[in-house]
Amino acid sequence: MQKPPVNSLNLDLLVALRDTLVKLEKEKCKGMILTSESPSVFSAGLDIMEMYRPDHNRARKFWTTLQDTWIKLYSSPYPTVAAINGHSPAGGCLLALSCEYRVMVGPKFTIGLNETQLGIVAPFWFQDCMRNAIGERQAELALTLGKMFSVDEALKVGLIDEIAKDKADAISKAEDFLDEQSGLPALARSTVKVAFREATLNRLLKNREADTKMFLDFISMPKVQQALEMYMQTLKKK
Ligand SMILES: CCCC/C=C\CC(=O)SCCNC(=O)CCNC(=O)[C@H](O)C(C)(C)COP(=O)(O)OP(=O)(O)OC[C@H]1O[C@@H](n2cnc3c(N)ncnc32)[C@H](O)[C@@H]1OP(=O)(O)O
Repeated sequence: MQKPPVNSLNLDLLVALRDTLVKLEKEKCKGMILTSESPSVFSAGLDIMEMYRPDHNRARKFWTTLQDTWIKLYSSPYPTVAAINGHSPAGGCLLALSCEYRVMVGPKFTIGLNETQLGIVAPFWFQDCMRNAIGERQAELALTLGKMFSVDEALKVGLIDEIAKDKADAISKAEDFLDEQSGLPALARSTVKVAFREATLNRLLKNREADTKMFLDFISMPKVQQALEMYMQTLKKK
């Protein structure tokens, strides 16, 4: 991802990500490493400006493109690794969680689903991804708190799989993971992956319209708009 300054996921970046994932699958990609050009941010999550005083049609397109992107990434037949070389809150954490393996550069960055802290709610499929990675108990604690994990904490709880000392090391560790996968029969590998991910995927596939409506209703609430405005102001002041 290379959308300065913080790879916030706006409609354009989501379209680019989704189209890339579609292309990779068509071209029978053997493996993908998702990382960031930024030296300090993997992705700042959803672009708050897409949710603040939104145009209804654009907001719908934004959300359905996010769903498409997640579905493509989460269900990709090829192996995927996130080389998390910077902070990774909210939607950034979702992207990382949707890959099969996570290597994160330590020690100073943070990762987590922090939505609660912003006065918004991580959708059920974000929650499912966290639950699948760290288990029910830890996910409930993390989601209710909107906890951002340090790299050490993330490793301890199983949110990431390895710590790297810098981006080059993260890419090298990610390549080791892909090398290990490349020796396996591809169809058997992807069938097992789909079996593990099917229930989570189907939950969104069967409820896409309801999920979209929930998002649109939620961001139409004056209280939510107020919370987003205050959060944007805090970020700008900083
Ligand atoms: C029903 C709703 C469901 C919603 C589901 C998911 C929700 C989300 O994903 S919401 C997004 C949550 N993201 C965050 O809370 C992260 C916010 N950002 C940060 O904490 C920091 O920016 C970060 C640690 C990522 C990086 O810190 P710095 O390197 O110090 O950068 P700055 O904070 O100075 O930011 C630079 C610039 O970018 C703007 N910014 C940051 N994040 C976002 C964002 N998510 N969306 C839009 N814009 C963002 C920030 O305001 C600065 O702007 P300028 O002041 O104009 O330079």
